[in-house]
Amino acid sequence: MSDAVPENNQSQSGTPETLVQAGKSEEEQLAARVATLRHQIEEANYHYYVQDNPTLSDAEYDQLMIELQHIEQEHPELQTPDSPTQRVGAPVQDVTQHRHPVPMLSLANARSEKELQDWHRRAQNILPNAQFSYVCELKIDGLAIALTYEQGRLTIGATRGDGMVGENWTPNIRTIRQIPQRLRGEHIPAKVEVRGEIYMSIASFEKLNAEISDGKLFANPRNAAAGSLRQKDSRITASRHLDFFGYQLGYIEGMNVSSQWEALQLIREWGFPVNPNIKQANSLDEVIEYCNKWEQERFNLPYEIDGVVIKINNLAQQEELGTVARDPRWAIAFKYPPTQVATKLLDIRVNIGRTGSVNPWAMLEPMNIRGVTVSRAALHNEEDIQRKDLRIGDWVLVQRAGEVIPQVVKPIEERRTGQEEVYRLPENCPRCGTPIVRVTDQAMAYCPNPQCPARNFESITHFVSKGAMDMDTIGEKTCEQLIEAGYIQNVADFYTLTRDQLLALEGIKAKSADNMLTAIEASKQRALSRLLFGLNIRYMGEKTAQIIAGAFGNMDRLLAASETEIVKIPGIGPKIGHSVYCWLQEPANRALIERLRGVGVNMTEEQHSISGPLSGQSFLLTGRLSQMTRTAAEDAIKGLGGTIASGVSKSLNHLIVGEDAGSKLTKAQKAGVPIHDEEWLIDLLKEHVTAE
Ligand SMILES: NC(=O)c1ccc[n+]([C@@H]2O[C@H](COP(=O)([O-])OP(=O)(O)OC[C@H]3O[C@@H](n4cnc5c(N)ncnc54)[C@H](O)[C@@H]3O)[C@@H](O)[C@H]2O)c1
Ligand SMILES: [Zn+2]
Repeated sequence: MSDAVPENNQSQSGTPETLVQAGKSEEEQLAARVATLRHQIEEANYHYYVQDNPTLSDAEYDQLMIELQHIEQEHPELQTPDSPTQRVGAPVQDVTQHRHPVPMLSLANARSEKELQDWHRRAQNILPNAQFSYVCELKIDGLAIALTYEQGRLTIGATRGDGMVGENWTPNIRTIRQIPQRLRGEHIPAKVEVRGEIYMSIASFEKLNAEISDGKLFANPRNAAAGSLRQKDSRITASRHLDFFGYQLGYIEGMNVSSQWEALQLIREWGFPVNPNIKQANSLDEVIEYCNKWEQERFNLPYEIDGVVIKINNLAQQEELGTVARDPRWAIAFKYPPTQVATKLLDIRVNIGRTGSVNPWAMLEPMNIRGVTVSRAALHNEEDIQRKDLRIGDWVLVQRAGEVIPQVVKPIEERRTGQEEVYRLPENCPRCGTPIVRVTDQAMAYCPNPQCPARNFESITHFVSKGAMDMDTIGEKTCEQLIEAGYIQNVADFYTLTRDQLLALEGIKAKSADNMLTAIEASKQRALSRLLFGLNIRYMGEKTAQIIAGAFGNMDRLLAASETEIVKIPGIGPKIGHSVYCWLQEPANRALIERLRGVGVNMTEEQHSISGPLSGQSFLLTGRLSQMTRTAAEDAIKGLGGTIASGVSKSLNHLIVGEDAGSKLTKAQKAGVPIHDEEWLIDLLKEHVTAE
């Protein structure tokens, strides 16, 4: 080892373990590291591209690739033509091969603005006098395919394979409805290869995974799409709801195309879906703006994207720029931080919910997903754990996409050591010891003890919460103290609390005691729907409560209703209807209602047809608002005469979009409903409230 090499140089090219091996020269150690990396990457490629069942998270895979590329760059003598850095994917297995007349390349990645600028600078250095314009496209997370059309007819559909040779899956590809068998329009070339992405929507992916019973779940929509295409029986492919976006011409004969933008228009004319969010950009700043915009908005899309692809628009310039190794110089993928990360499942614990439901959750080795440290994830129920075959000690893939609460996607079975433990839900409530009851047809388990302290605490804090009775000055801590002191055993006890009792609690001064009493008093005026939601009836969500309260108008009519009458209400299914009916028949619950009535709690749903400045206008809110709760916003709208719609339709007047908005946004965009942000709503409310 040469003395001239500074010590800290070592950490760049290898892990400490590989370098402490005594008796090996630095070159030998580096060569060994390269061999290890290549082996690990080949293995990962095989599982990812051939088995459609990744054993590494994309972040881990990318890390290995970056390290290998880095070493090869610094040490050209270690480069080999068969290194995974020089090709894409994995070699073709059984099916018929298709040699691509024009290789299907990979894309270099940029993960920051600076890397985008570097890419642009490199291109500019090669073509110093060129003026670039760009096409920005979403990087759909599916699999690339090449479709050959001769005289307008589809003759071959092939996957990318290793970039040079792909798999011929024509019969299966023909089952995808969005791929035309014959090109449409007036300009049909003699021969053309259209490239694009086969993908699976998030909804189809979730549905597919939910239907899988033998445990082998797909890790993500991309793997599900690849697995669904590569089926021996094309009827299976046909049943999987694959979608397609066309995005490129591999080659074209007998026609001149001069830009990527023109190519996209042609692809659309020929009858392929082209992603509607493509954009032409005339400067790198516009490109960066597009990347930033979609970093957040991607979670509103009905399919997954993992970045943006930026292509230099002019095809003559593309040709001049050429390629380096497996990447074209004229395109780059701007990649977003991964939403899936691998980590260890340390334990599974359970919470008891407000209706007694036993809710398992995953305790994870903390890791970072999209800038947030994650150490817990929700697990729906025992059946879900069994279906995914999650075992304590497993390496698992964890995902945080649009939703706030991370999810455990699946275990990485290949990393099992045999020490993992199969999980069983506890037989007894971990808090009160009561035997847990399972409701067979719902996969749910409950602690049936109405006195269960865990359940009681959850139900009491829920009763006072914003969406329910909204006693805004009473927090969880106060609830805990009140229960501890024995002042609150059930929710009706709030209404007989005295000032002296509150003052007896630690840390509660006269002023806050008065504020609490005012909040309790004010809560008596809440609408019936809020009360019903607050009462912790199984399956009674906020919307359900509004529907039921709206249908019956007051508590007496609801109490007198038969189960059939409840189930008959539009929007109320038999499961909810049954649960509500049974709850209302319980003598203890009837007594609770009578106590609440006795202290003056409102038992009617006030009519929503208040006339006001917003009369005749319908609103719908989606996503998280930052300055007020959704309920408060809805109340304010209703107070001004507006109505809250139950879903998106063409007749909806306004959709208000908060953070992490979901499918409603996409639906509204499709239906052409005006979309506004929270600021707009606040301005609207202010305008009318102050005008009165
Ligand atoms: N987890 C694993 O074990 C594992 C293994 C192998 C690869 N990977 C992942 O796959 C990535 C590399 O995959 P890759 O080589 O398929 O992709 P890439 O990053 O090289 O990008 C090229 C691909 O982007 C897709 N694409 C989507 N929209 C496009 C558009 N508008 N224009 C052009 N291309 C578009 C196409 O499928 C194309 O083949 C790695 O970075 C890694 O994250 C993971
Ligand atoms: Zn219990």
